[in-house]
Amino acid sequence: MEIISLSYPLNEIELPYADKRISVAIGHFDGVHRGHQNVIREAVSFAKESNMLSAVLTFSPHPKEVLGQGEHYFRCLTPLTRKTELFAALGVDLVFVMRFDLRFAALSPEQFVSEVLLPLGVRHAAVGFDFTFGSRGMGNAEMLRELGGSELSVHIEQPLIESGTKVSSTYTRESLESGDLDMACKLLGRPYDVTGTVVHGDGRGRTIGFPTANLELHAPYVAPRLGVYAISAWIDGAAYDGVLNHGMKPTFNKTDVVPVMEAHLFDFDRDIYGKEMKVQFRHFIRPEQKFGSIKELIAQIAADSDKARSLLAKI
Ligand SMILES: Cc1cc2nc3c(=O)[nH]c(=O)nc-3n(C[C@H](O)[C@H](O)[C@H](O)COP(=O)(O)O)c2cc1C
Ligand SMILES: Nc1ncnc2c1ncn2[C@@H]1O[C@H](COP(=O)(O)OP(=O)(O)O)[C@@H](O)[C@H]1O
Repeated sequence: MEIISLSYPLNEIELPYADKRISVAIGHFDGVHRGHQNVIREAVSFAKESNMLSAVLTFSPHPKEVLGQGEHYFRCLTPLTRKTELFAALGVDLVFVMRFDLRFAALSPEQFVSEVLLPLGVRHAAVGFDFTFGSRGMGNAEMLRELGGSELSVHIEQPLIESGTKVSSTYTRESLESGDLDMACKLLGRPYDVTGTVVHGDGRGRTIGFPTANLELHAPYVAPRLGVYAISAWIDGAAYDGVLNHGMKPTFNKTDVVPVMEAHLFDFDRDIYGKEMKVQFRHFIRPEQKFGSIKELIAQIAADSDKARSLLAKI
């Protein structure tokens, strides 16, 4: 899979595949949830059937971030690097990453089709039912179909419903934030994961018998509910099980109030400061608590670890 960065107006150097016919899935695809996956799969299977190249056209940064429509969107489920891994797993040939700036945002729906999609070589587009495009979101999926005419066929993916609710990035964010990890995993079609670098904490973990790798996250991820989780973690390609606290360590009355993710890995004893670690959230165990003594905290962490081990062994 090749990743191609684009900006508007397109220049020829950016268009190595303009002489090919491309079937593209268009969207921001934060989370690459099951609804997004359906859109992308349609573009990939259409490409196969029609001897086209398959592609995803996505935008960076998030349009709402550039247009200042809500801080909510600064937090992501999947940063671009994670999205591209997921696109590759769906069999996509090319990823176009369109720089979303004010100039691009000002394009009319007509210009988006005639100055971006058609010059790129796009002959088929798959979009979600609620896709909007062009200046102030004036264009929608039906309009894309009309504007494409005979040059561009358009597939409109209907909403996917899970437990009576539409699968969406917003529903996934809300499920994570409220601690409904099982629902978030159902919507994503996989466990939620974050990646960061292991950094120094207060150096207390080891002294209480539970060293914890503190994560400095690589992106402003959606924050799962504060509390304790059973996790799987990857370091240098090797997988480990463990338990993670996402919280403020109220037992120690710390003044810095930024929640931290810290993982204690089972059957593991290595210095991993500075390493990249990916964490997959597998089960929510309990909310964070303020303990009256360190002894009580230690007993609870031991119980959390036993619980995590048994939950993880079940799968
Ligand atoms: C499984 C687990 C559960 C935890 N639960 C709590 C908790 O409920 N309340 C709390 O104040 N700290 C909790 N902690 C955080 C510990 O206080 C923290 O790991 C310890 O202070 C070491 O911090 P350090 O790595 O910065 O040295 C938990 C840690 C782990 C690994
Ligand atoms: N089982 C383990 N789980 C997590 N980290 C471990 C483990 N064994 C050793 N370590 C190392 O110990 C460090 C955590 O020790 P800790 O005393 O909690 O210090 P800090 O406060 O700097 O995180 C980790 O960053 C890692 O390098």
